[in-house]
Amino acid sequence: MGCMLIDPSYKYKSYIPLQLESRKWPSSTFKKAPIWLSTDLRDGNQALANPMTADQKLTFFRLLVKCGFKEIEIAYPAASDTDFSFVRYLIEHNEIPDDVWIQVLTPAREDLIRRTFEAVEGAKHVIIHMYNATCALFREVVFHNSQEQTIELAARHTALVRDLSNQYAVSRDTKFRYEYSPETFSQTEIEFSVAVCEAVKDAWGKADIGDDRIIFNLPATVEVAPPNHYADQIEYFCTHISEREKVVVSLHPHNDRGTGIAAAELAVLAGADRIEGCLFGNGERTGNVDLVNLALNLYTQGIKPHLDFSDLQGIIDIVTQCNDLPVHPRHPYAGELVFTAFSGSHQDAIKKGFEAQKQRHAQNSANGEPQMWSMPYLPIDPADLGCTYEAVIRVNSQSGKGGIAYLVKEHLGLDLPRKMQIAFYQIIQAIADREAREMRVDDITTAFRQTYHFGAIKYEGRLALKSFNITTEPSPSPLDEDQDEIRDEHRRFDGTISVDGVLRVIRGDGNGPISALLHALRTHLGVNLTLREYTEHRIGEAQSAKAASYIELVASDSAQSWWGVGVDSDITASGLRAVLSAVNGAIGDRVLPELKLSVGFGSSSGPTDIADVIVNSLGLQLPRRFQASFFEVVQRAGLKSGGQISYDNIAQLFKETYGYDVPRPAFFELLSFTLEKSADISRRKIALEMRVDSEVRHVTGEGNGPLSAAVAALQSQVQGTLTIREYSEHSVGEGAEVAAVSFVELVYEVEGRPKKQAVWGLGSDSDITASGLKAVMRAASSLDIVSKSA
Ligand SMILES: CC(=O)SCCNC(=O)CCNC(=O)[C@H](O)C(C)(C)COP(=O)(O)OP(=O)(O)OC[C@H]1O[C@@H](n2cnc3c(N)ncnc32)[C@H](O)[C@@H]1OP(=O)(O)O
Ligand SMILES: CC(C)C(=O)C(=O)O
Repeated sequence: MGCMLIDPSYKYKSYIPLQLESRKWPSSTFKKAPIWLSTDLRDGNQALANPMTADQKLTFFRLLVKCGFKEIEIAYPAASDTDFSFVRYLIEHNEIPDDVWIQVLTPAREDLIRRTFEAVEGAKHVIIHMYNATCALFREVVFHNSQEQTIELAARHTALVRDLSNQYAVSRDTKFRYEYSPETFSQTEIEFSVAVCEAVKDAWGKADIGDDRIIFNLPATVEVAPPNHYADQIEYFCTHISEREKVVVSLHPHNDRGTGIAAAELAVLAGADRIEGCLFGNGERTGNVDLVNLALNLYTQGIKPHLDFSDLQGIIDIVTQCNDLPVHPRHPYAGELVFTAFSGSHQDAIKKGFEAQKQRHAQNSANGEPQMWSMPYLPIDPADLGCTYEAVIRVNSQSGKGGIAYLVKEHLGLDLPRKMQIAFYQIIQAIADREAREMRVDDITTAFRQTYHFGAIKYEGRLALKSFNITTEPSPSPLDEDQDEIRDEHRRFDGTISVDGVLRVIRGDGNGPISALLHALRTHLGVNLTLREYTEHRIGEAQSAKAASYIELVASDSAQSWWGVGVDSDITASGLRAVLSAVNGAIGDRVLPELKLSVGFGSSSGPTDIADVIVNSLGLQLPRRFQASFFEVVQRAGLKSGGQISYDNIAQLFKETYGYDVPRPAFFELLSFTLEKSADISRRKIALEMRVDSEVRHVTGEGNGPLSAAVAALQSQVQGTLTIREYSEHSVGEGAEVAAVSFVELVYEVEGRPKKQAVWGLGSDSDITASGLKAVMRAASSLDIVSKSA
């Protein structure tokens, strides 16, 4: 275990502040981007436990070129064969674009300088970068040199660099520039730093303006003082070095105190022209200054950085692979969490910010103005860096309604009303708390769909709208006879809804479609809810636009309320769906009363309601007169149950009455039939094998078609007259299961009876003729027949 000192002044010295009178940098502002030099392949690389392979260095170099770096320190060629060969490879394989300067580092040692020149032979644009440490500690401990000897070392080796560069420039047509680093600059006495550099400039002897400027790179080799001190040192250097116009003042900040970015920025304000650093701040110890961070800081101030980080994730992928170091999730601009807000108030502000910005941008665009970015908590548009907004808002137990509503809007297109946001937030909050984890977008959208039974069929609730018709009816009882002309109209809802998977027909009346549906649900299912709030908005544009409706229903006997949502291309349908969405929430698992129709005297239900029940339960479309006939049957049955009859009982009654789908013996039963040609080609002959009151008989008949021929055949068995009054048919089922269903109304007249009898029969068979014949037999069996003996 370590032991921190009670009084660290016994161990650590404070930095000696520079007495800089009337410093200018505090009131300077950024005007343009500095010259950037990436030293990822040198300072970054030398700091890695496993330096990059040649392949990795090549990949990295290409990435730097693609990002727009025009000055790249590619190696310390004298250090190793790997570095030397890499430089050779780039040159010999024409990897270096003409507008890019490669930079190579060498210490002030003759053998290593010579080796460095050998490495860059044949390159077009080279910056030779030589360094030696200048501070007292290094002079004394590492080099055992006085100030004069330090100056002499730097000047002598600079002269060597000058001679070699003159030589190589001529022989290999290379353009050389020279960079000198008084290593440990920020720990060196400032007057001495200037003195060394003056000596180096003299020894170089070729400093001029433009591309011929000498580069003085002033490193905070180890960051030992606050950034304002570094800025003071740079301002001092800039104002005291001679022939400033022939000098590029370059920065090389490290990050030991965690203020590398601040130091670089203040030093630029203090007059520096150039910055050396690494992507994402790789480098010795705590790293070199982070060039991505610096460039994007300028970008967010509206200053062109001349570096392109549009595909930031792609850049991160390459850099992390090459360096084998991760980018911290909270790293400025680049961390995977930096465009993410978990906390409620941040999410709320961002959601509001996006909405406000959308409107502002529309206004700007109409006025031909630039669309400025101004967003709470987001200093940069993530889209500029190739990030989507998806990750901007992430939800956990710290999140609020705004963030959740934002995600619902982004992913489902639904702009929830404020009160519904609160209601849904409580649901998500409960899940996040219970499961103690982040709620991903999928979790939220799924919870939304499940809660409001929204979207795909698998989320359908216990009640679901299948079809409906809204009609306008005059209001039944005007309040005031004199105001007849302003009498309100009301709406009638007639619809089919699925109730626990079974289709039901319900009807209700109200001032509008929604209250009519609520009335229907009250009447038929005992669901007693009233409307408290309703809002709607459009989703999408033009042809494909849909309406989204939000409804809050409140219980009649408590303060509890439920929200629902519905989306449909038809605005009425979207409102009705929203009602059922809320009703599903309200009924939960509660057992619903059996659906009943009122069929007694003066009841609201009629033949068409009964017919709807038969369509929905059995798939049979009864002809109108059949509907009326069956309605009488239903009414008779309803008398026994106080005028109420359940949907299930109606279907059962139908089956039993018409022998449909239930085995029931009939007086006449078809066993087989053959159709034959008649002598008269316009007519048909039929031979029937049939059971008449359990006796098999063979009879024939002739008619205009098979059915009339069958009636003629039957006629031979009965006294009186049988005629077909109405016939219709349709198919039921699908594919191999398809069958024909026939409906026949037979009329029977027999002497001695005052009234004709009319009955309906129903037959079904895979063969359409057989289905018609069976319908005839069924109808005939229901008649009070006077039969002839066999
Ligand atoms: C702050 C920085 O990042 S500076 C760059 C640092 N990067 C590197 O060092 C990586 C590459 N370096 C290397 O591979 C090796 O150090 C080499 C190949 C350059 C030299 O290796 P060696 O000859 O074995 O020497 P070594 O590494 O021990 O260097 C120390 C010697 O160089 C001297 N030295 C150190 N820096 C410099 C310099 N800038 N100029 C001249 N001499 C220097 C030291 O005084 C010492 O000399 P001494 O042997 O007479 O005492
Ligand atoms: C060689 C110099 C510039 C260096 O890398 C440093 O001081 O960090």
